[in-house]
Amino acid sequence: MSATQHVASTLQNAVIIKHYTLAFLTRDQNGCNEVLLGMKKRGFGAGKWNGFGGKVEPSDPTVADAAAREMTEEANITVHGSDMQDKGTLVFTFTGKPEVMHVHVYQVTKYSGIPTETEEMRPQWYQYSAIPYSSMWSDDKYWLPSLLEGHKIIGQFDFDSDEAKIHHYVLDTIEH
Ligand SMILES: Nc1ncnc2c1[nH]c(=O)n2[C@H]1C[C@H](O)[C@@H](COP(=O)(O)OP(=O)(O)OP(=O)(O)O)O1
Repeated sequence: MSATQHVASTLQNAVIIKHYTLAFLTRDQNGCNEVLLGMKKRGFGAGKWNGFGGKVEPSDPTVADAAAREMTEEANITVHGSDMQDKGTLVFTFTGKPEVMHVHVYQVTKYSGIPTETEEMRPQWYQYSAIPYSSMWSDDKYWLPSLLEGHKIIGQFDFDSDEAKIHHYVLDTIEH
């Protein structure tokens, strides 16, 4: 079974699906590719670098709009939902928990504003060669390099109950 089929089957059979967004701002800085990461200051994932995102709310017109809203809330950046480039799907499951996290992943290259610290996140630009994977979610090192190379990704990571250890994963990268 391919990763794509595996993910489809998990989502079809899930009892509870929670939708999240995760967006990566990228730029060319004097010929060097950089990605904006945020240090999560509170709540789930505090102390880790990650892209920007959060729960999709019922009031969000679309998932891409939810991703744009989170960029504003977490980094003071303005992005139009239509400028969110769909980079794929990540599914996270947790041993003994009925809910499945469905994370909608985006890349952003068109935005306005200067990233600034908020109550939730401290943003910082990183060269692609210096991404701090050891201080990120343990799954990120498997799929973020492919995303930054221009691929779409689809994957599922099965974690233990507290999201500390991956006990199984599947991942496909899709040519752009
Ligand atoms: N394992 C893993 N890898 C990569 N990214 C993530 C995970 N687990 C995660 O939760 N995430 C991402 C998905 C989301 O972008 C955030 C979590 O969102 P969260 O902060 O819980 O949602 P908010 O709506 O912002 O919550 P409040 O703090 O405002 O209540 O991390």
